[in-house]
Amino acid sequence: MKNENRSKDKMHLRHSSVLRWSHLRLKSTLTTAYLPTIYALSTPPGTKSAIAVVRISGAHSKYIYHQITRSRLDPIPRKALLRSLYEPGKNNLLDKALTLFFDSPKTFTGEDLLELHLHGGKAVVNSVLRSIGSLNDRKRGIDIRYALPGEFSQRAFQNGKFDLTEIEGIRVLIDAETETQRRCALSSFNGENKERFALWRQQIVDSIAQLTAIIDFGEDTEIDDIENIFQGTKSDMVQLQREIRQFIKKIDKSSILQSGIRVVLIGPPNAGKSSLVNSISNEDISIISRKPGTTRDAVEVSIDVNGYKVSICDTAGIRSRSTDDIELLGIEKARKKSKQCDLCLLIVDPQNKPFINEDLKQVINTPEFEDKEIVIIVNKKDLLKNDLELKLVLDQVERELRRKHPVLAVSCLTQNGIEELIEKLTDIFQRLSETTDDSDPILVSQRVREILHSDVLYGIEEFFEFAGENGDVVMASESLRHAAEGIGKITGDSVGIEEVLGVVFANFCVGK
Ligand SMILES: Nc1nc2c(ncn2[C@@H]2O[C@H](COP(=O)(O)OP(=O)(O)OP(=O)(O)O)[C@@H](O)[C@H]2O)c(=O)[nH]1
Repeated sequence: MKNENRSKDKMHLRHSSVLRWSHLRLKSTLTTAYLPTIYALSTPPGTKSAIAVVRISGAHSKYIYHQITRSRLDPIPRKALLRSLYEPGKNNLLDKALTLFFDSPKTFTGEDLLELHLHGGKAVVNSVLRSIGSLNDRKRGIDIRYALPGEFSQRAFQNGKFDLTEIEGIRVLIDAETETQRRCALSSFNGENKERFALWRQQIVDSIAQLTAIIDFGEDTEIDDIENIFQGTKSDMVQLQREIRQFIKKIDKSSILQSGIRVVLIGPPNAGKSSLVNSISNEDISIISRKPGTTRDAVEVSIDVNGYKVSICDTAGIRSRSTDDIELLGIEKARKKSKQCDLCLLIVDPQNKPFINEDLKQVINTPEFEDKEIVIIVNKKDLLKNDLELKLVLDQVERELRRKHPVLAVSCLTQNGIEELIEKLTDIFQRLSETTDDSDPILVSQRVREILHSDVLYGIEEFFEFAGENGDVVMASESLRHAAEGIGKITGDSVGIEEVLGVVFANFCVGK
């Protein structure tokens, strides 16, 4: 009898364990069928353009189509149809537009979706938006309203079309200004991250299942077997912890692509720093003058260098002899800026010896420069008589710096060597961001990064504490549950997901 009860207890425990974990495998089953039909202008508002696209999503999309086109026939799904659009109930022609209807569920939002490709004039767009809004009639159960920022994407998420990492990827893709930022978005947008997170979660859930077996069958299990199971889960989690840490390292490296690689130009007055900023950016950003000490303050601009977002900073020429207070302040700022940069370009004037003056040597010999990328650029190559003279200058510069940094020669006047310099910079940018031709950078939101630290890694670390000698199986598996739920928060598969939706969709524009 006693045995029978124990066996029943175990059955109950096992059943409750299964229930506890089953939600980890559940996908979002939310449906948006009960929500109002939404509409919005999906192309930029307030500007004149050839085409403007109004997007409509929800159960009343077809109704809107009928009312606004006066057509009794249903739209043919996925077929572009040219239709006249009228103000509902009036004879007022608004526009002739291309209409595209997608029927649920194979649409971006999962709902019926209608697109109106209008002529992109403000008055046309406003009249069509007003007409759609006028069809709202709650008393008759026709609930239509203008969409909130990111609401189309939110519906897509709620209907299981995308997970949160993919949705965040879409936002980054829209915001991408440079080629590498576009590549960054792909890891999330094309579902690579989603697969990675799903795999991690499965590994954790498998380990929890193993530990649950110990809890459920503990008394019937040999001590050796328990030890083996514990060891197995521990080594799986060691491996996973390593993988997650590497992933975080990579996203930290990739984040430089979003914020911009900080490049600072330093050098003696008149060496050609401002000229080089203009040559690299191909724009007239900095003032160039024969007069030494022209640049007195640090001038910082954001530019695109070969697909990389770069924040380039021109600084005051570094010399200690100046008596000008403003120039001295500028020199101090140049020193500070150079300490904060990712890459320092030291510009040398071949007409002035020593090429690297003591003030500059002092700057680059500070501890902050120890691991910094530094490139020495000998400018005004055009003033050197021949290759031999150039070689002598390059050798001398290398000697002065004890061959510690790469040296390149350019001429901002003739643009000779600028292309090679940009190639060299691109190599360094690749290294700094760990981007290569076969390895795309990874971008995840700050939200994801924080959850990886505070929930996933934290849960795994806590697991190791409880799984130590005389391990506490219940607490160890509880810690892993915390880690698995963290991944659920990242992808949106978790219970209590409402709290994160606001964070994810808040930065979207209307119409997305
Ligand atoms: N011959 C030649 N002259 C150059 C070259 N690059 C710049 N210069 C000239 O050098 C002078 C100084 O150039 P800037 O770009 O203002 O130099 P800078 O280092 O920013 O000067 P400061 O603001 O005084 O620190 C100007 O007269 C430029 O036209 C070059 O490659 N060849």
